[in-house]
Amino acid sequence: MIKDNDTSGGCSGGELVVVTEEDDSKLKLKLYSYYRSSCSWRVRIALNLKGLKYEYKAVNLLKGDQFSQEFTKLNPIGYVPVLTDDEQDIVISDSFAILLYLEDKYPQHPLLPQDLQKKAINLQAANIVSSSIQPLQNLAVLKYIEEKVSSAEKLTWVQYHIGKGFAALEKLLEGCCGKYATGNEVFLADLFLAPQIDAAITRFSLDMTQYPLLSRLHNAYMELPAFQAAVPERQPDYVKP
Ligand SMILES: N[C@@H](CCC(=O)N[C@@H](CS)C(=O)NCC(=O)O)C(=O)O
Repeated sequence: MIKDNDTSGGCSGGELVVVTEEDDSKLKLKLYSYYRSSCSWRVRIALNLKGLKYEYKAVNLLKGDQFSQEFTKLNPIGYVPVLTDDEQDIVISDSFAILLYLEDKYPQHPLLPQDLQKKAINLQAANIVSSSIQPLQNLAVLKYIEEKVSSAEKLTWVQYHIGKGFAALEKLLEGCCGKYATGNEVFLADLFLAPQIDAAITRFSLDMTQYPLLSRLHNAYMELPAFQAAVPERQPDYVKP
């Protein structure tokens, strides 16, 4: 079942904010998350960048917590992440909707640039990850392929679809990439890319030599405290594979 966990810290301006147990009871934002979920990971980065403290509610996808009555009341499709904001009595599921909500409510550290071309590229890159890569490697899809076809086919499938998306991202970002995806500041595209690139490397053994730009971004993200604090290993529900 969904477990209350120690609160993870938020981080702003590179400094980690440690949330004490006393603070927990007052936290207005709750994130239903699974440590390895790339969709939850995007939101964790945003919360950290914006310096927002939140309560971490662990949903164990491998145990099927996402199908429990308690959870499907929050998100009928049974996916993490879900964010609840007690201040407004609001429940939001879907990482994109959550990120846009956070952006509207907490303008500090904007996730979208003013420049219209860069803004469009951020949205396009985020959508390549969230619509054209992640749904094809979702737990339910991979389980289905493994059961109906084979484990070997599962890996071929996932590597093909991640590779196709990564090839497009390399081309899309070629002209505008700086230290990060669209220049020298972190924006929305980076929040989608960091977990996706990490999953490609650590979970799906993708040969990253074909994607030099994305490989460079991956190293850059790993130096940022807001990104470091969002990695699976730093979450309260992390389990060593
Ligand atoms: N479009 C949704 C997708 C959510 C999603 O696919 N979540 C995955 C984890 S990253 C999940 O909960 N999978 C559970 C399952 O497949 O049963 C979002 O961006 O939040």
